[in-house]
Amino acid sequence: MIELEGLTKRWPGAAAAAVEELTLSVPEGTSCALIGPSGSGKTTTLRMVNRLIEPSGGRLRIGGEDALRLDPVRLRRGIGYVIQEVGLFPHRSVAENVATVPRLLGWAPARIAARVEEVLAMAGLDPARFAARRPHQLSGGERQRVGVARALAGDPPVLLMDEPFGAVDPVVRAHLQEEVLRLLKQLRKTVLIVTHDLAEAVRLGDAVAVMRDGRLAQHAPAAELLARPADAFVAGFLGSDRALQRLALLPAEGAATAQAMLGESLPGERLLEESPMGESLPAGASLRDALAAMLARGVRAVPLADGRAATLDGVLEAARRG
Ligand SMILES: Nc1ncnc2c1ncn2[C@@H]1O[C@H](COP(=O)(O)OP(=O)(O)OP(=O)(O)O)[C@@H](O)[C@H]1O
Repeated sequence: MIELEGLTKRWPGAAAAAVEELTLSVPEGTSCALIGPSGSGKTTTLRMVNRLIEPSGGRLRIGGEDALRLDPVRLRRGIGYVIQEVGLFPHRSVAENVATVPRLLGWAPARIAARVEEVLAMAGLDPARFAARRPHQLSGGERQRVGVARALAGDPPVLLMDEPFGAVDPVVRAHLQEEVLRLLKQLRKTVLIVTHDLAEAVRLGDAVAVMRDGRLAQHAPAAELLARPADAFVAGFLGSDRALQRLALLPAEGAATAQAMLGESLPGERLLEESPMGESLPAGASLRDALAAMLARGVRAVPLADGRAATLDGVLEAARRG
């Protein structure tokens, strides 16, 4: 659990506080994505949590403990930190980079070696192939994975991520997001993540906090934020993409019609084997997946895993219902 209470940062000489009286909790085992315009205080907030930036006022509790009273260096050993530039030591191997925190924690060498293998595998890197490499011998996506492995190595309950996938291309990015999300849920980490990307915030954040001028404009579960922005600022910030992002959170079954009914409602759209509708969507597909498949296939209905079919009208109707 991360609890910020009235947390404030005033830079010397600045006319306004960079972060003003911010109160925000991230419950144990959940994630919260911080979004907002450039300069709204996202990174400052994140870096106050591991005290790379010292707050000017307010309270901070991590796992129920007063984090402002702890020694900052000790505090940081218990918090994983993943940043866009990754910040790997260039002259050390992947294994040495990942071992940084366990070594600082004074673990025995055998335990460190086993942990390095374990977290590299968790992050999707085969230890036999990657452990001995140097950072410059990795792709951008692989470096990002090493960053995640390093942050997890000391098994911290809390993880801070600042644009963790900002440096990788969109395809690798989507894949990495999915994997890391699954991993963090499985490990029940408490995560605060800063991102510029609304789709990433919605995908990775159980809750999303929108910042404006150092304050919280809205803090809500992603689906609620997209359905009901608190004010014109939040609606404007979320933009016209909002409706599409929301479809990603709703199950494709919401748009389903029995395939037998399709003949009447959609003349010309035939069924499965001989049909132009193509393959069934996988179980767990969203309305957005259904819509994307319809667009890609040029059809107005796609089969679902349960034997029914999602229709274009059904998508519109489900989106209206929310
Ligand atoms: N070291 C510093 N000294 C003085 N002012 C700073 C310092 N770091 C940040 N600021 C100011 O604090 C405010 C918030 O900055 P911050 O980096 O938290 O914003 P952000 O929302 O993360 O922005 P971006 O999306 O552009 O990264 C800005 O006005 C910035 O200029």
